[in-house]
Amino acid sequence: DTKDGDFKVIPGPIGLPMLGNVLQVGNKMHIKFGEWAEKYGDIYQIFLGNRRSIVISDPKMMKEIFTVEPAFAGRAFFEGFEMYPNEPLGIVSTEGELWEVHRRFLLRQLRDFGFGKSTMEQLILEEVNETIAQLKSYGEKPISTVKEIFQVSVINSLWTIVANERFKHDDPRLLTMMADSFRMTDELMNRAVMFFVPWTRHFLPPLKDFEEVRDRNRLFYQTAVNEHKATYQEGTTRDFIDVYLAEIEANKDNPNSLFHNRIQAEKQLHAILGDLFFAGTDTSSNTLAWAVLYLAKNQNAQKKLQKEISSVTGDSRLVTVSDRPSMPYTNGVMDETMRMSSIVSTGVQHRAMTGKPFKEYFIPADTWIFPNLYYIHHNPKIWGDPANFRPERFLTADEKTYKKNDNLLAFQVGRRQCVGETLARDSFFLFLTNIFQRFSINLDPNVPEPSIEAKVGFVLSPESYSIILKDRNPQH
Ligand code: HEM
Repeated sequence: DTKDGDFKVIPGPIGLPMLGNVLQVGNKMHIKFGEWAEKYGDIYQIFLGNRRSIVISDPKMMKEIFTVEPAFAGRAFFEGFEMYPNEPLGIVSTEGELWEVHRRFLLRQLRDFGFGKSTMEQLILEEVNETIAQLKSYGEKPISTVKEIFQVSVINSLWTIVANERFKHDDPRLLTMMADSFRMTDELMNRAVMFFVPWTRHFLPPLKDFEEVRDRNRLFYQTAVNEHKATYQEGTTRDFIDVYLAEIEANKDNPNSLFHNRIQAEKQLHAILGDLFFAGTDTSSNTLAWAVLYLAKNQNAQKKLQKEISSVTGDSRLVTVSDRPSMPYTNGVMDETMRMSSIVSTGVQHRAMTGKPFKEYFIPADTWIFPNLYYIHHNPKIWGDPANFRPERFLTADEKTYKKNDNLLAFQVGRRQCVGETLARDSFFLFLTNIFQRFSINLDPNVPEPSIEAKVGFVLSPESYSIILKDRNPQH
């Protein structure tokens, strides 16, 4: 069923009728995708249910397919998972004009770096300080809730930028939201087959209170927007919600704008807030949790990181984003963490909106396109010793200069490349450096050493682990 003519057939494993290759994929998609890459090469084809999917396992080919052809920048839309039923809104799962306009708008806001009086960096640093104070409160007792602590920190630093509000660690709205999202992730992952083979949902046990959770979630965003409307003052923008409301105001006489119809525009805003939460929190908090685990296991790397932090700041002030260019080793630690963990392990798939040729192949309309990120980041032909945590691989031989490696593609690349990349990197940098400036981190010697084997969810996360902190700067 490949298009006739001069095009080559894309190789791939044979699947079953109706189910395609879904059962072969199993529950470690990133591992199976790697095994198939070894067998079928840099581009291969599988069927997830009856959905034709191609998997790209070469970094250059990946860059090409996601950059050159606009038709390959579509997105799979999962019916039943949208904030407003049957309406694709927001950025992550939209296509066409709605997607383009909002993507551009969000990018511009994030690039301008800051609303109103305080810059994003100051807002993130406030949260960094809160996190340090919280970690400090444990003294030298073991901490086994590292992931949960980072989760709240990251939610807060994002939510301050978006809604000018931070949550207390025991705020019931926050706890409900986190519990909802953990439970839904687990429930959905146990039914992953449902994403690919929609009819199987009729045979699986129903998702418990799925709709209730979705409504509660939507209400959370609606409430935030309504509170902003009630206190909105023209000319002052406190946060992202205000900036968006100002854009609605500015377009009230412009019927051609997507911001013109207030009711519709507010729904778009709710969906974008949901996207930012969904795309920005689990990713960032797990990246930080992986970094702490890797550095607790690799004391030598931790010492080198601390030495660099001390030499740049004298340990007498916080690390700020402007220090980053003079911290090559730290940049290496960040990249090495993202390479090894590869949390978005098989990327976020694109959809071919129309059928188009690609190299010597033809990609039919509605094909899903997956980047084989975990495989690329662990390919020994690219990295030599991928199983070792070695930040030096991102430095020049004299270890004095950071050297970007084009094979590290954690944020994907091209037309839909992560819009939060700069924010994610800056906030990762600020949390990582300031935590390790303050503390030395060791694994809890009284429990078995944690493995670096990932737990599979929407992202790859570390299994829970337990650490002990030592304050490096107790007089503060
Ligand atoms: C370490 C942290 C993060 C990682 C590894 C990550 C990774 C990714 C990846 C792989 C994609 C898919 C790109 C594509 O489809 O081509 C993506 C998309 C996206 N990310 Fe991130 N991300 C991170 C943090 C964030 C943050 C902090 C935000 C928000 C502030 C964010 C917002 C988004 C959005 C809105 C999209 C959808 C872009 C689109 O469809 O046009 N991400 N991210």
